Amino acid sequence: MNKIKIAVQKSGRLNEDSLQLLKDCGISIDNGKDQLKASASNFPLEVLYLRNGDIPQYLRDGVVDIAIIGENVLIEKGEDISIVERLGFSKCRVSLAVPKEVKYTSIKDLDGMRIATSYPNTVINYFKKFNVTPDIHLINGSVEIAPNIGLADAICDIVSSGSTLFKNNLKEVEKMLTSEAVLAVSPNISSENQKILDKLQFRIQAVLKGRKSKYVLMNAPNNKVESIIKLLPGMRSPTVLPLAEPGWSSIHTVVEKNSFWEVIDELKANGAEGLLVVPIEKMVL
Ligand SMILES: Nc1ncnc2c1ncn2[C@@H]1O[C@H](COP(=O)(O)OP(=O)(O)OP(=O)(O)O)[C@@H](O)[C@H]1O
Ligand SMILES: O=P(O)(O)OC[C@H]1O[C@H](OP(=O)(O)OP(=O)(O)O)[C@H](O)[C@@H]1O
Ligand SMILES: [Mg+2]
Repeated sequence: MNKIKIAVQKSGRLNEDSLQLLKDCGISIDNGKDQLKASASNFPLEVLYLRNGDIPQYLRDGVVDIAIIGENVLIEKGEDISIVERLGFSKCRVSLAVPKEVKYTSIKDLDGMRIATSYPNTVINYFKKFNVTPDIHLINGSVEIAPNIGLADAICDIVSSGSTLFKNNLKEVEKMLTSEAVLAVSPNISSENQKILDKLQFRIQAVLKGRKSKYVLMNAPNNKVESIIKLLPGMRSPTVLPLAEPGWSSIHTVVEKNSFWEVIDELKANGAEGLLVVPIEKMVL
């Protein structure tokens, strides 16, 4: 049977969440440790474990049909490859940083300066917009150490919490781009595999929507139900069921994860009690 080939990062920041996403889509992968290739037992899919940085080329060559990859890597070396889904994890930014003690006023300060980075194209393209020319020093890892050992005047690297910059006595001076894990597709995908991709995307969307929402249940006296319903942002209309105790109802609805906290005080003030917030596994609208 024909199978779609998906590239997943072999090890690193994307690996675990990528495999969890496939699992949440109901896809079981036999995961022998140190295997470079694995097949799903209940979906026409084959996983290839690859380096994140190598994936754009594999997509271009059609070695894989789709991939879960850091968006920043596509910006660096895969501008020709399309993104079909934003996956909401491995969120970070790519930034410029200089030693804390350096007085930084604008990007012009970096004209001709040595910039250590693993993302040369990103730096060059960003600097071009300001007519500034950097002196790029390509480094593959531990970029943040470069200024401290006299290898560079500034760095461009991934920042998330900022703790690596802090530990290395650096300060972030320009946020160049933001990134998250994305589902990317090969320009050469066959129509057969495109059909499998459509099925996979349908599942992914259901999982991602579920992750963004919560199922909320609460009890309230019947005469308060109307005012409570007005407060609830629901999918269509909340469900109202009678409780065994006369004069009381149970109200059920789906709300966006964060919006729940915005209305909880008002719900309580309007007589809601026994509130339960339950995760949603999948959601199809
Ligand atoms: N600290 C971080 N917080 C959130 N996301 C991050 C962080 N560091 C990296 N990422 C994201 O995860 C991706 C993979 O990062 P990771 O450091 O695991 O591998 P890599 O060195 O880029 O790739 P390779 O697999 O080629 O070794 C990055 O491209 C970026 O999108
Ligand atoms: O702002 P922070 O939360 O400190 O995260 C940023 C750091 O995370 C990444 O490195 P990673 O830990 O993936 O190590 P690596 O150099 O082995 O890729 C990135 O290259 C930064 O160094
Ligand atoms: Mg890294």
